[in-house]
Amino acid sequence: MDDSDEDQRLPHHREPKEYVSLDKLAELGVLSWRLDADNYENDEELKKIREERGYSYMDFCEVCPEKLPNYEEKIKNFFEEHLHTDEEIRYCVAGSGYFDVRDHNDKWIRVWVKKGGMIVLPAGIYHRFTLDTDNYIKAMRLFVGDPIWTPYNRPHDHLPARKEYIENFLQEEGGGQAVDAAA
Ligand SMILES: CSCCC(=O)/C(O)=C/O
Ligand SMILES: [Fe+2]
Repeated sequence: MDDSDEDQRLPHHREPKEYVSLDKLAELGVLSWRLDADNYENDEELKKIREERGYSYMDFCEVCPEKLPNYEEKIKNFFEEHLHTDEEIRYCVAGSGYFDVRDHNDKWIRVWVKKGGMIVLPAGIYHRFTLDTDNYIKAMRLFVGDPIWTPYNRPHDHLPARKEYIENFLQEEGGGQAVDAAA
């Protein structure tokens, strides 16, 4: 993403544009699938993901003024940088939106999730969400067991989920420490 403070709903590409591969996202623990959103009720691929990853809970969240209670406040809160103590799993069945995640250098990567896109943000990753200029998303929310939606706004580095995230995804091999060889 660029560093501009312009409308959060704009794409915010860098100039020239830079793209991040799905492999790079996976290195940050961010997983994604492309699914058939017109068939989510009978989709065997979705069923398999849910079974393998234990996503027993499911509901829908529609983000638009007519459907989301306290819309303005929620939009503001979604865009505050935060983490969760569990995975955030969203499957876009209609509309679109941006999930921004921090990379290894603490820079934002903007992930545009459109109809059919499913994304998993790992526990402990700093992130935020905004609608794009189409102003609408309908997302399936999945969870392992009873859902906990609590956002912990940055900084919450002392939480075990954050420490585990750093250990699993941000630390280089060998703890990232330089080794001085002495003769
Ligand atoms: C598209 S679902 C709304 C965003 C959300 O639930 C969340 O937790 C963002 O971080
Ligand atoms: Fe979140």
